[in-house]
Amino acid sequence: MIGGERVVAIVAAGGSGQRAGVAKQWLVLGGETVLRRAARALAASEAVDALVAVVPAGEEGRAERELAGLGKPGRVVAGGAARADSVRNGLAAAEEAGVVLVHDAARPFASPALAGRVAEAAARDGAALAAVPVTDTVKRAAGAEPPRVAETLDRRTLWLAQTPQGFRRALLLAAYEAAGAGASAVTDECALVERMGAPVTLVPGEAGNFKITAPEDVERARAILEAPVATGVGYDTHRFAPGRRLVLGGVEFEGDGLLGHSDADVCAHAIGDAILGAAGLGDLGRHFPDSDPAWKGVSSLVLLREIARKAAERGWRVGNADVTLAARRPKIAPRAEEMRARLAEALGVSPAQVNVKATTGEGMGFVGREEGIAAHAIALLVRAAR
Ligand SMILES: Nc1ccn([C@@H]2O[C@H](COP(=O)(O)OP(=O)(O)OP(=O)(O)O)[C@@H](O)[C@H]2O)c(=O)n1
Ligand SMILES: C[C@](O)(CO)[C@H](O)COP(=O)(O)O
Repeated sequence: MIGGERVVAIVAAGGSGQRAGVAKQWLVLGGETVLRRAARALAASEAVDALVAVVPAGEEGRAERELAGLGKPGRVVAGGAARADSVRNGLAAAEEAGVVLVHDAARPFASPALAGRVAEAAARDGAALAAVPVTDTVKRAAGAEPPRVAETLDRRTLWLAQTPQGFRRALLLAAYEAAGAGASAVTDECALVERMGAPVTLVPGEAGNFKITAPEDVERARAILEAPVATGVGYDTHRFAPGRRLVLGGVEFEGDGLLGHSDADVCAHAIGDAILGAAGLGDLGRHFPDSDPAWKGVSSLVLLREIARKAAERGWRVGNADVTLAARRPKIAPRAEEMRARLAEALGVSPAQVNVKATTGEGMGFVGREEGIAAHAIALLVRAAR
């Protein structure tokens, strides 16, 4: 609320992320969607009374869940083909507002204080936007291939427009009305107000308030919001089964094998579970259920390869993995180097990043009674540079 007038923040989240290659508003970064993070910053501003999120038609339910628990009432409406169409729908829904703030869902780093400053300037002056002065020298280009410099612009007059942009609601409605069908072509709402000749106040924006536009922006946001490393633990046991092959760490040993749907490589399974855990991807049973014939008798190195691929899809590479086998038999130490090499190859890392060791169980428990083998593993994942 500013000067007795209600302030509604419209979060434009109706895009499809063509340039980023992903619908940015639904990206989960640091455990939260980009949409929720952007909306949370607005909701945290004392000036903001309510939120209206504009999302692609059909995704309203999902957005309602994202707005829950932000401490301010939230509504969701369907967007349009162009950004300005989406904002127009949001504006129509913000009926009670004296002042509206329009903010890109794709700008999840704006601060609540910035939203407050823009809202105040908009309430006072009619229209305002967050913007940062240009610090690089700016050239205007002409020609296509290769483009050539036509002139150097005076950067002292140039500002980069951000959001939030704030408006007295009646002014923005009038600007849409005046622009008619041409409104869809503008890339920000201030342009509509400018066309009417109405003043727009520049409010110093924030360098960190960048818009996630291209894939490298997604990575920049991920690097800010997500921890650079993650750890996971894995534990597995398999019972001896005479007549089966004994495979540990991808290496075949003499003696009784282990019971299992795959090759029952308890060592590879523990490492796989540790990696899945670190990547927040659940466990081995979820990805390779023993009800699925595809995994019957499969080499667990195949599973490890697949697990490393799934972790990489989430932006992780394996930093290192360490496994301890609890086994009265066979003797692990003489083959440990071979096991490291096989496991490392499956994970796509150097053998130096994998460690294999063993203990006999000192005659205690199921290991000591030679009923089976247990494996304990830990894995460190490192955020991959992409
Ligand atoms: N029809 C549209 C298009 C865009 N937006 C929103 O406007 C903001 C800024 O737009 P942009 O970065 O261009 O997002 P996208 O349209 O998703 O990306 P692209 O242009 O690359 O497809 C985003 O939060 C986006 O969701 C919207 O509400 N409705
Ligand atoms: C509104 C905006 O974020 C201000 O910089 C920008 O104009 C949106 O443009 P886009 O082409 O829709 O990304």
